[in-house]
Amino acid sequence: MIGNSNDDFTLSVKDVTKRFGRGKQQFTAVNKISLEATTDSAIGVIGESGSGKSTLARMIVGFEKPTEGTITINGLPLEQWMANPTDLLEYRRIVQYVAQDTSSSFDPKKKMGESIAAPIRKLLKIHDKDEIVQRTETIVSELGLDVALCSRYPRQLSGGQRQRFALARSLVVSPKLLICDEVVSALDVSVQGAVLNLIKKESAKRGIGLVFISHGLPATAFISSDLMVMKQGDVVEAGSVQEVIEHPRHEYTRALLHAYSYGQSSSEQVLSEQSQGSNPSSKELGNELV
Ligand SMILES: Nc1ncnc2c1ncn2[C@@H]1O[C@H](COP(=O)(O)OP(=O)(O)OP(=O)(O)O)[C@@H](O)[C@H]1O
Repeated sequence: MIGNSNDDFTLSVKDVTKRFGRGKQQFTAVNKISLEATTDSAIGVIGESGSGKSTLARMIVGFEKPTEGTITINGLPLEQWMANPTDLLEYRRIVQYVAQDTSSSFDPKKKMGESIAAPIRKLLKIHDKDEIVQRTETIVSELGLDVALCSRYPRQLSGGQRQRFALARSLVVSPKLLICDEVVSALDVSVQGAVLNLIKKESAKRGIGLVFISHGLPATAFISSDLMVMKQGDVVEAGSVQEVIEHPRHEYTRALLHAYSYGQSSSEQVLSEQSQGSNPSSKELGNELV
């Protein structure tokens, strides 16, 4: 097996480009993007629809191959992790991806408990039935779900409950990096804040790095310590949340901030929500934020 994923984790994305199509139809979805993430990172990726956010995420998890550039984890190229089944499984364990559409990410024929148990068996290689049940029930209750919901099918849950199960399924394998791709966009506003608080609290508590992709600036600023702003495949702005919000250099970032001004200076508003929310036990994120 390559690497030792129990050591510190570093993801390095260097000058990564993705082009789709051929000839005259070819276009660049992601253009020479670089980023570095560790278990301490909380990187927010924000940008309009079609700016390349999901393509970037899909390359990091290995669902798309970069046209150019390199992705390494703990110094080893992603292709090397993908080259044999054992390393691939380990990569799937340490880098977890939660997407927006939870209705299609669960097998409709499997009860929720079985969907949580599957990665325990496959990625943690635990086969003892009692231990699987115990781990499943622990993570499910830690994420604020009633254990009884484990015997329901995906269609029998609300969107918010399914999203929590999706997080449970990712967290149960103790990943090093969690990539959340528009995980709250499809949820009713009444549960968005709760799910955001959960992601922030659980990733900090468990020492999991976060890449949080969203259209929503306040939610992304709340979750993240650094921000990357994407537009048409390019990163037009990057830095700490405070830098980007207080000194937006690109017109697009300024327009985003302007859109979220609710009565006071937009940068003050976003930053105060971020700092208040940085300790969810003292101040939980309001549901109206996203
Ligand atoms: N497999 C593919 N084949 C061809 N084009 C693709 C493919 N995947 C994505 N694209 C295109 O690449 C561009 C970037 O898409 P991507 O899904 O990464 O954007 P996004 O910023 O995540 O958008 P959204 O916020 O709407 O999810 C879009 O123009 C999209 O149509």
